[in-house]
Amino acid sequence: MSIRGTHFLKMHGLGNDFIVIDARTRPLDLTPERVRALADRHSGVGCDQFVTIEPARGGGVAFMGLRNADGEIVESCGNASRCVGRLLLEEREAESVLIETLGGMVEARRASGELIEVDMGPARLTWQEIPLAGAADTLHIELSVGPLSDPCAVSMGNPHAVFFVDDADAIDLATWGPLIEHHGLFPNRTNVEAVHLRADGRLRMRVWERGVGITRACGTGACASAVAAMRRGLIAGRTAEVVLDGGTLGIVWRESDGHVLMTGSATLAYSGVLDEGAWA
Ligand SMILES: N[C@@H](CCC[C@H](N)C(=O)O)C(=O)O
Repeated sequence: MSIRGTHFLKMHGLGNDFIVIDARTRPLDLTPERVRALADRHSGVGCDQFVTIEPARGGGVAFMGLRNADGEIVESCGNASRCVGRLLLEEREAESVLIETLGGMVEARRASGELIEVDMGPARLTWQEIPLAGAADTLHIELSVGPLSDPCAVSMGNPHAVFFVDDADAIDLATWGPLIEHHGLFPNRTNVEAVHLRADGRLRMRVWERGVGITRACGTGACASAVAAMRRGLIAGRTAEVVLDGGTLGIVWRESDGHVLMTGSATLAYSGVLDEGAWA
């Protein structure tokens, strides 16, 4: 069935961009091929993730469906959570909304100015939760690929391997990222972060996203990197600012329940209609 005529929003969080479709009243016939065609930056609309707002399944105001540019369904996306959070907050004129995802429940709230805060739920730190292929200490994983070694693994609903390096900007992520993403240690593949602590106390992070490649920002990656830096004792306290290619995210790892709160922008770029195209 064609999805021609479907309205979409193009949104982004710090340049990590999304096609967002409200599928609450009209279910979409999505195949991996169709998502790949839409996500293609040459022949499609172009996006890092394809996001659907679907009817709630239990507990939230809506379910957020997430697919990477490669067409695979994924559990979590921090930047999309802020974008969909913004839409639902505006629609409901509410101060907070609960959004269901495969990775767990996310709560979005208005923060200062135009910013949106999302409670991404707890950081998951056991090897089974990442998941890893076998029992391992997630604080120091025995893995070395090129200049990247000794990562810390964190799940924010989706898997992250965080590598601390001297200079994140000097890492050739296009070469090493895919090798780590597909490493046998990660049965569900993994997102890959290269991180260093800047002189001003902020974390500098670059990302290779599972199912996408290098992106300008990754919200769950920023959460995972902050948690990893706190676990390693690189940062004192439980708050961090993470500097990505597309801007900065504020992260709090709450002591009382282990939830990770992330604050940042949620930008509406334009709206459109899916007309003629390879996806139709
Ligand atoms: N860009 C996202 C993460 C999207 C999913 C990720 N590529 C995965 O496969 O887990 C974010 O902002 O968190």
